[in-house]
Amino acid sequence: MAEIRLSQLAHSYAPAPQSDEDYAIRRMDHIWEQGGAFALLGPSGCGKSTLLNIISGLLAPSDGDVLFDGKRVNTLPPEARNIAQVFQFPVIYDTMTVFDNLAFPLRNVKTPEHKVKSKVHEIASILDLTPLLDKKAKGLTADEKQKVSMGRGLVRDDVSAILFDEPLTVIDPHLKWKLRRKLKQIHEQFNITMVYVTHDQLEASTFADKIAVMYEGQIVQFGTPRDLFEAPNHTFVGFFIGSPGMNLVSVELTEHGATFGGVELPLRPKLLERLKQVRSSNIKLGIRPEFVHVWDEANDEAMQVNVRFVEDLGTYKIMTFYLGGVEMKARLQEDQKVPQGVAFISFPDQWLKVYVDEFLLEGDQ
Ligand SMILES: Nc1ncnc2c1ncn2[C@@H]1O[C@H](COP(=O)(O)OP(=O)(O)OP(=O)(O)O)[C@@H](O)[C@H]1O
Repeated sequence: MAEIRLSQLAHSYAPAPQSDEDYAIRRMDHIWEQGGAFALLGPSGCGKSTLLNIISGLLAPSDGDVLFDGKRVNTLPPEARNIAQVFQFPVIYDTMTVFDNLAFPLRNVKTPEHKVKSKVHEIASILDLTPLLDKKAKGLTADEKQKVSMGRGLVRDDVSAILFDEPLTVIDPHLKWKLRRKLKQIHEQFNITMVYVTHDQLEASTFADKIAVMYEGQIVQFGTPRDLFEAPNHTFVGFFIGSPGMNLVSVELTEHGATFGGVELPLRPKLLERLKQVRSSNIKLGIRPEFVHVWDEANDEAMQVNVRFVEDLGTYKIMTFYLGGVEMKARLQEDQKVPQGVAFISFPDQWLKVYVDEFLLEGDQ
């Protein structure tokens, strides 16, 4: 078991990188604490696999260090790092039995056969593989094969961490939740550091205690699913997490607040003061559809907006409306009156977030 620390880490596949765009991993410091269940979440191409391969030793970073429990491991080959990696497609030996597949990593390090036997039985029982132990791996279903792959990562006592790279891609949707629950259970039982790579926010939040959201080679936020929802640290987190994502709009500052498309929104004086010190003109306001207040009738606080349509999603409704020419969404509760044609909305101060150069304005929590 180990704490995994990334220090000033960067990686470029280009031989002579010039700008940020040439880096698959942009310079970062990050810590995966010992024993945690983490997810690395981000869209295709953001650098997830590159980062995982650097941790496991399959790839040498162009800059910076990887430290396990404070010890630099940059020069150690994968087999010396005691890291297990589970890939999208199960890596198992088809001609071997399930037992021999599970025993393989132990026999590789010359474990006495009586220990091999007890450990394989223990792991098989956790993964519900006991009835299959004598079967050849070739005849297994995709999810059984993936469980064997996971089992191979778990049999060794000396494994520091397990890295999962989209492990449920080939699994039938109705079995996914079962395997995910199994992984969670294994994490609780073994107290082992686990990093789970996915582009699926539901998978990330059901597995992990803390999620690292990756975007363009950077970890833009590392927090609990609730942190990511309530206080997205970057506009990408706002947009990517939640369904639908955060409403975001570019604004200009005025004497008393912010303006866009002829709409003026007053801002808290302290916040406005701070914004006026900012040099960048890239300022955005963001509010999640869940936090847009929809009133039943006009009042002093509310702005009138044009309703485009309302979608009924069973237990709640999503109202799409225009404000200052910008399309936005608000979530209506099941029992809430559904506005027709026009609606009256407001943005509670607490939930209106300010982004400068795409990052949340510091202290604006
Ligand atoms: N071997 C390689 N040589 C050159 N560029 C690469 C190589 N592998 C990845 N890249 C580039 O590095 C960037 C990050 O890719 P990476 O595969 O790490 O992303 P990812 O988030 O894992 O994506 P996916 O979910 O599609 O696997 C991408 O721009 C990709 O094209």
